[in-house]
Amino acid sequence: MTLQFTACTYAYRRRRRSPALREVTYRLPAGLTILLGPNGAGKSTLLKLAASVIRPTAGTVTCDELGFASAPYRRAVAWLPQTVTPLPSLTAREYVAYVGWLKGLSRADAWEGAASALRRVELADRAGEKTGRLSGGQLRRVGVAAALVHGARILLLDEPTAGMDPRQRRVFRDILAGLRGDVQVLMSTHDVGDLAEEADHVAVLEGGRILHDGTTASFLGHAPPGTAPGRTAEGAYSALLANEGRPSAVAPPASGAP
Ligand SMILES: Nc1ncnc2c1ncn2[C@@H]1O[C@H](COP(=O)(O)OP(=O)(O)OP(=O)(O)O)[C@@H](O)[C@H]1O
Repeated sequence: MTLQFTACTYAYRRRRRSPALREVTYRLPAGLTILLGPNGAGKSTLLKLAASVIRPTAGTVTCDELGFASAPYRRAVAWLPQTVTPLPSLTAREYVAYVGWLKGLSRADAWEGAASALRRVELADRAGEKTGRLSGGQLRRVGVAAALVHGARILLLDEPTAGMDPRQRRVFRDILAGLRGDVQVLMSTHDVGDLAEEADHVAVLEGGRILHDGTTASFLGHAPPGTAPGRTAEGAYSALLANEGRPSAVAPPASGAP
């Protein structure tokens, strides 16, 4: 599917003069794309727009021919917000099935879909656990299962690995790897070091604008010479932010210059 932002601006109500996103034109590529940027860069805003939770102040967000925020659009695009709120009295399977039902699945399909989605996030053994008793990391995986239950083609994940321990991160990355080919994933994170290397593409937002949009290799190519092995992603990210606004940093080499 083609998720496309065109000259998209979004300003929160009390901050009309300082838009959170500024004329962003961006097309989500296939595979896993990591969305990086400092605090307040506009990552969550971009994800919420893609999920059609909010509408652009100017410009458009489109997903193929589906009407923005229509039921088919919301089925195609699933969003995992930064905080997954448990429904403490529901088990993980009931929670996921409930979300599937809200998205239009029949009760039977939602129930079956929930079991299969929980298997995909390696939580089949916790399906009967009340969501109020799950850890933060497990709850996020339940959130991913809920996002997958209705067959979404695009998954929007807002800092899903924040606060996870290294083992949970590993499990989560394996889950994402397992989704390859099935769904397009756009995932925001502050975890530059270990995630950028597994992504197909990297987009960097700063001040509501796209600073970088390209393959992971092209992103890593921004790392300064001499960057320590294992620190390439961090080096590339820092260099991009430090060079922002300097034309020489992004302009192609001059050709034919005297
Ligand atoms: N509900 C809101 N009302 C007013 N301003 C908001 C609201 N939500 C976000 N903002 C502002 O919009 C800008 C972008 O915020 P956003 O949450 O999209 O950034 P972010 O890149 O996701 O940040 P973080 O990494 O801290 O989660 C920030 O300046 C923020 O203060």
